[in-house]
Amino acid sequence: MARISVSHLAKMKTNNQKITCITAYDASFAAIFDQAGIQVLLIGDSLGMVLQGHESTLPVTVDDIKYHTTSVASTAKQSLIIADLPFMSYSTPAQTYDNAAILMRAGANMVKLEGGEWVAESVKGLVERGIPVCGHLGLTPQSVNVLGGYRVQGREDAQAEKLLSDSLLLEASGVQLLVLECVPVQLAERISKALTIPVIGIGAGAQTDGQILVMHDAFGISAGFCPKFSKNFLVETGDIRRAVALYKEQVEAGTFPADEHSFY
Ligand SMILES: Nc1nc(=O)c2c([nH]1)NC[C@@H]1CN(c3ccc(C(=O)N[C@@H](CCC(=O)O)C(=O)O)cc3)CN21
Ligand SMILES: CC(C)C(=O)C(=O)O
Ligand SMILES: [Mg+2]
Repeated sequence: MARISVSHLAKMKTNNQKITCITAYDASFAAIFDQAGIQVLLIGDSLGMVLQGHESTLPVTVDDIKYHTTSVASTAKQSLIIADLPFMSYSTPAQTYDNAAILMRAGANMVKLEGGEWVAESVKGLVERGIPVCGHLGLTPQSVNVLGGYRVQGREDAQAEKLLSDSLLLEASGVQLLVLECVPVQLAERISKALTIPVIGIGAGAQTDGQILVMHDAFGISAGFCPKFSKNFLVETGDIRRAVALYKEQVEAGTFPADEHSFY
């Protein structure tokens, strides 16, 4: 079977089929997620927290993401592979192209970067050069020191309008997928409806076009914190493969995330 393409994901949105995504960092879990039919695997810079034990994602390097992308790509044959560009690896367009090229050569099919207006030029340049891009708005963890903590974003009207206009600008700049993190359900629904491209939520309610979770949260094994929006799918299943299948089933049915995992 051929690898899932961005156009397949766009078609899923048109057909009202929910997209299931999860982070992956190694060959063994990537094989399980791939076999389970998870559409998108993200080598997230969350690895700085869940693998390396840092307090934030800021210490993660391009080399770290490259290493884990190689591992995931070795077994993921069907899922679309997205690699996070880490903190300060896309400060200028030229730096962005160089680092995105490293991750694409390691086996990524798409790169993800955080931010709105300020990344628009780099997004356009990447797409022109043949590199598909996923945007990331709302709670952008690489900006935790500016945001003042891991907090819900877009609760005030002005902030909500800025998130909507940044989303539209990213789409116009060529982004083919957008992650929305920690925003109120109603705003996430509004943005998902305003965009043609699929919107993938995390802590953004059930009305987005798909969901993503950090794999450690889906199995309840994250050291330190467990965000309110996450769910331990091992509790009801007791088995990794069945937990992954249940996550996908509940995303497709629209039963995950429930109200208790969402912000209003
Ligand atoms: N294990 C893990 N899961 C994640 O989802 C995740 C990471 N790590 N590391 C990178 C970022 C950081 N993320 C985070 C971290 C903390 C919260 C958090 O504590 N959120 C509060 C919301 C507080 C509010 O109401 O404003 C929560 O209760 O969930 C959310 C996202 C998301 N990402
Ligand atoms: C939580 C997801 C969206 C992410 O960016 C990561 O895992 O780094
Ligand atoms: Mg990330």
